Amino acid sequence: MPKVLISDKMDPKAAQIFRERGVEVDEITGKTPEELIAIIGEYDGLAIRSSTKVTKAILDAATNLKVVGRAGIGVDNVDIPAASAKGVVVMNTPFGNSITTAEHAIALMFALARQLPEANAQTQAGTWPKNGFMGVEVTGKTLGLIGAGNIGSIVADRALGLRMKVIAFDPFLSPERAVELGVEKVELDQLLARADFITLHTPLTEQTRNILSAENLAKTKKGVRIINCARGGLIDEAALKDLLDSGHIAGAALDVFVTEPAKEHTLFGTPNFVATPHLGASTSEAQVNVAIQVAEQMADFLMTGGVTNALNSPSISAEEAPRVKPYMALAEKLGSLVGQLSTGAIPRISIHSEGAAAEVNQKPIVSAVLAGFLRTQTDTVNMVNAPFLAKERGMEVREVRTEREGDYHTLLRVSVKTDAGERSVAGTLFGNRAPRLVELFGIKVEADLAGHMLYVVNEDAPGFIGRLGSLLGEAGVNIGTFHLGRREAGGEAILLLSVDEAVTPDLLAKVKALGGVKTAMALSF
Ligand SMILES: NC(=O)c1ccc[n+]([C@@H]2O[C@H](COP(=O)([O-])OP(=O)(O)OC[C@H]3O[C@@H](n4cnc5c(N)ncnc54)[C@H](O)[C@@H]3O)[C@@H](O)[C@H]2O)c1
Ligand SMILES: O=C(O)[C@H](O)COP(=O)(O)O
Repeated sequence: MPKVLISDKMDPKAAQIFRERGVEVDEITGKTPEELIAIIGEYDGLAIRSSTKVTKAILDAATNLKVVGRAGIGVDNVDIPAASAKGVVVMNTPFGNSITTAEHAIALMFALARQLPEANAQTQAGTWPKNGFMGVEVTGKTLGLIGAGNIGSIVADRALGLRMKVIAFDPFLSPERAVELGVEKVELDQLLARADFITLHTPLTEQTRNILSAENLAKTKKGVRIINCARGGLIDEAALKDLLDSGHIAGAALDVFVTEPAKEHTLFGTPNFVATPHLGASTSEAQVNVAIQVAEQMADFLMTGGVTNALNSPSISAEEAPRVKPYMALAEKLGSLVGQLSTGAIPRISIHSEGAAAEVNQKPIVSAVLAGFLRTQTDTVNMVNAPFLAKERGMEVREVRTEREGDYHTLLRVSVKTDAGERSVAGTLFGNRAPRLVELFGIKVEADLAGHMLYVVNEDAPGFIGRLGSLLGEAGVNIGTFHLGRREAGGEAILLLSVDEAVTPDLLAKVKALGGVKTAMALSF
């Protein structure tokens, strides 16, 4: 009988469903990482919320683990590349807590508009501060949404009901979808200049990290009020404190922090600052929804092999699996590569199968490319919803098959249309099994796309590789593999390095500062 550990506080419905479905279950919450490492080897499944950090160390100790189920949306507490490398499926429940979280954002907006927490504290302290709390109406004010996905669009709907004007910055929001939502799609600078309230609803990615940086916060309208119910790390917390102190920002409400649990913080005690302890998803309705959903999905997977809402594994029939699965792994890596290397809206993505690749079922291949691509923008994509999400983002998806072989016996090429023109990457399967990148933006390379990687475009000149190697060595970053490609001697060169640890933002800045570097990016697969 498979055995599951529930390691974060979860509605009792989850345990009940596991038992009803023939899965043994233990509920042990509040364990330290070391304690979890000591017991995780016994379990086939791990059901979590945001408190348990599923690190590589835990996955390495999880010798029987087959599935991690996140009762909620954000999976930034799970090392997905490490889980994928170990063949552990990671699932989430993309919609179960969206309404609840949107309502929390609206609640915090009112808390700021009317200074409810402080007014409550002073009233109950016996001061009857009737003249101390002049609020503002939200009616007629402009709400700036950063991120208009599931939660952002529910917030927009509620705000429109409150007679607010809603503007949204989301590079992946199609004009049609913006009209459907009743919001005005704007650039970030416009949003910063115009919004009376700003609310964040994006995942934490390399593009969104620090999106409200000191520089961007300084561009906001004087008197703005800011709400973050998405992820810590989207706002520069120190700059927020300075601008609250100076009075430029009239109020800020955070449900999420860079470091959680946030038991001490420079923002605590700042006037017009409201904090909640990551309560966005904490209603009985949402917790019942996500508990039922995660337990059903995990039990399905453990008992029948059915895969739903998997972030790193496709749905596929048992007969075609052996032939198609290696192509799906290649497709997902190529999609993820172009996604990580692209910025802005992508109106078209083309998937070209050549040689043996043209003979297998294209549907899972196309879905895998789209899932890999979109995962760089949203946590909620999976093999099932990737084509739908691509359509919603206004992306045209083209499929081309050429049964004739080219240079390779089998080849997949993924091309995207960008402002700078068509850009493409291509890969093959070595031994019909092992995914390998063979071309990147017109330059021949040969690389595994796995784990943490560093991508550098530089001017091909003597001594560069040595300088880069020394810089990584001084930072204690070990290079696993090293791949080099160039158009011509002395021209533009591409370096792809696999490294044992993630490249930190500090180290990346140092790489970018090396002479001759045109672009440097940290990638992960
Ligand atoms: N506080 C909580 O308890 C709580 C609860 C649920 C979800 N969340 C978090 O809220 C976030 C949003 O959840 P969701 O379900 O709406 O996700 P979603 O994937 O449906 O929407 C995210 C949106 O962000 C947009 N986006 C991506 N990159 C962007 C960028 N650079 N600039 C602007 N927009 C960008 C995407 O296009 C997408 O529309 C997630 O991080 C999730 O983990 C927090
Ligand atoms: O991403 C989510 O679903 C939320 O952050 C909720 O987190 P929680 O399950 O820990 O409340």
